[in-house]
Amino acid sequence: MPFEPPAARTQHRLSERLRDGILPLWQRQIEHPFVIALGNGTLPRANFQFYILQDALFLDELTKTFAYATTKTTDHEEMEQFGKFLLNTLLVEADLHHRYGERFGLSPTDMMTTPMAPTTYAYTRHLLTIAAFGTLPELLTAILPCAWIYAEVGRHLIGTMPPATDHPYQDWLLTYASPDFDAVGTWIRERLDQRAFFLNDHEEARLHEIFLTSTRYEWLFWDMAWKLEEWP
Ligand SMILES: Cc1ncc(CO)c(N)n1
Repeated sequence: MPFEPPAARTQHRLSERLRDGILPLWQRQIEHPFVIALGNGTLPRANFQFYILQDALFLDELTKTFAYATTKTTDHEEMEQFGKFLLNTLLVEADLHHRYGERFGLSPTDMMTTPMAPTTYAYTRHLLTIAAFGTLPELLTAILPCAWIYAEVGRHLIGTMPPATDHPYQDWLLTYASPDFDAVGTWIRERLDQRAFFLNDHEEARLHEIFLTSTRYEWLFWDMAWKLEEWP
């Protein structure tokens, strides 16, 4: 980055202010019955299957937000990182989904033709709207909960109960508990925190609103798969 924020502001990082502002909702992610059941392996297969199908659709749209991100910066290191995130989302996570798809007898066509459930649709519209029309700090804020919450959930679940080798969702747990995945959230937080110094109060208030909305959708995503959400 060509600029350095003054030391005084770095003591109160924006990313921490964003999360501290909504701590109870943050905490409720790891307490959601879907997450608990995913961690201890009791999650019914139907719910996991529903989740995996919806998540494959979600990740396709998340991939596109990284493409938009490259258009909002001239910093080569950032452009390179967004390109890597784009490819990783497409390849690493898609691989996880395809392995689960195979295990559950879901073909790539099944995975492609499943319609988005209401929450997947709403969450991805939220992300894409900000990706298309927002600033880079707004985009980083919108995608931060998805990287940060999954790393925390993965770490929490592996930490409280290391999965046995026959745990049905072991691959999922190991993917999100990995240091590689954690690094995604860390990088996004650092970039956002560096830019925070240049934001006025109004702009920062907007980021709090975006962060809250994305965090709410993260909770709703678990809830959608727990309840097998349907359109009316
Ligand atoms: C809904 C959702 N949020 C975050 C992640 C992590 O990439 C994911 N795979 N799915």
